[in-house]
Formats: sequence, C-alpha cells, structure tokens
Amino acid sequence: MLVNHGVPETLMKAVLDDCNEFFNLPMEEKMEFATKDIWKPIRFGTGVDIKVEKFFFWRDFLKVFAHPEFHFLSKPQGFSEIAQEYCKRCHEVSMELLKGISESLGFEESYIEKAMNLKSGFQLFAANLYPPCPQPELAMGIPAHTDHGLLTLLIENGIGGLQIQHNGKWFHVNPLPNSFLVNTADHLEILSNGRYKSIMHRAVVNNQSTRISIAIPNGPSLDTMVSPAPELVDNESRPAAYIPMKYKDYMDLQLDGKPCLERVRLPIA
Ligand SMILES: O=C(O)CCC(=O)C(=O)O
Ligand SMILES: [Fe+2]
Repeated sequence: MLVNHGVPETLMKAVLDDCNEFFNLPMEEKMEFATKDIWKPIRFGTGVDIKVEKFFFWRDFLKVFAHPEFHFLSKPQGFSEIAQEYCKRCHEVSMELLKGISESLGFEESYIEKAMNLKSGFQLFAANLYPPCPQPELAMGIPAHTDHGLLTLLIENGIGGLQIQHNGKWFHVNPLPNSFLVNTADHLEILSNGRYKSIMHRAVVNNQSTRISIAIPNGPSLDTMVSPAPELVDNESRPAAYIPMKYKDYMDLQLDGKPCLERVRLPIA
C-alpha cells in the first residue's frame, strides 16, 4: 500500500467518477468497443451473467492503451484528459518505485528503466465495474490471476473486494483512502529471477454496492525480450528460473486463459 505518493486526491476521485459515468452509458454505446482482440487499443467487455465452470463472472471492464501512445474514448466528456493526466502520474510513480526496486536488487537506480526500455514502456488503463450481485457466494468479480508487466497501481471507490493470496490463503485488502495498492507483477518476477514474486489476487463481489477499481499495469516496451537479469543468475547456485520471452509474445499467451507465468517458469533443482 502506497501513501504520500503525490498524486492529487482530486485527480484520483475525478478518474473514478469518469469511469462510473462511462459504465453508466447505454450498453449499445459501450458495445461499440466490445472485442476479444487484446491488441485493440480500446476494449470493452462485459462478463455479468456469464457462467464459467461453477461461478458467474460479475464484472464489466474497459481497457485502453495509455503508453507509449495514449488512446482514449471521446465519451464521457473530459474523461480522456483526466485519464491521460492520471496515467502520466501513475507512470511517474511507478518509475520512482522501480528506481528503489533496482537498488534493492543491487543495481544502479536506472537499471530497470534501461533494461526494460521504460521510455516506451507499455501502460494500460484498466477500469473494472462490479455491480451488486444478488448471490455473491456464487459469483467472482475477477478470478485468481497475476498481472503481466512490472508493477500495477490499483485504486478503488472505497468499496472493498480485492483479495490477495499469501501462503495458500486468501486475505481481504482494505486500502487506506487515497492510497495506491501496488502489485508486483510477472515481469518483475522474471527480471529479478524470482526475488520479487508476482502477487496472486482476485476480486470478490457483494450484494450491496457497486464497486469500481482502476488498475494501471506498467510494463516493459512490447518488443523487450524479458529474461532474468544476467547479474542475478549464477549457473551453479542460482540458475535462471524463467525462459526469455518478448513482452508482446507473453501477452499473446494470455489468450488461452491459462496462467502465463507457469509457461515460462523452469523447474529448477
Ligand atoms: O478490482 C480489483 O481489485 C482487481 C482488478 C485486477 O486485478 C485487474 O484488473 O487486473
Ligand atoms: Fe489484476
């Protein structure tokens, strides 16, 4: 949980309000952006009422590519400007955190920025809507997963629902007002050769209030080949635990819905 991050409270509130307005648009207007193609820069999806195995998935989402090129929608009015400013501030916060993380791994502060080509890093604006669900015990907002990228900055509208897994158990996360929840993600685990772990998380739903969350994953540039940092690999004592893969190709792995990290993790002795 990150506080004192310098991103104005008014901006965080404005971007959540605009997401609420977007989700309140008539379904036909949102369905213009409905696609299963993950490479479309603006993508809307609705999962409410879709049953997968024994659960309903109770979530609508909007995903927009925000960096290196900023795409956005023209509705609701003013959303694009607010979201652009918000994404820029999140990019700055994640760059700062990654400087500290570089140092914690024994590198100079710009190591991750350079190695992952963050000047043209891929950033996504991902808003989630979880309407009240009449039978929350039969539904899941978003199933257990880890995020791609390096760091995800998450905020919500004061209604809880996020859970993270620790030692095989699920824990509710109750963020402080105006804080960011920062999740370490798959490519930080790969780059650090497992020193940082990608956080397994999910979102549950409730039968009272509508929850909105905004996740901003910040990743390498799409054509960066990501592998464990050579300085953190020692063939005798600490062999590379992940196979190298371009970030873009890793994103394509998501298409079949299986956990991607398992596909690049090597069984090490
Ligand atoms: O809504 C949440 O708290 C989690 C959202 C999430 O994990 C995601 O969008 O990747
Ligand atoms: Fe996530």
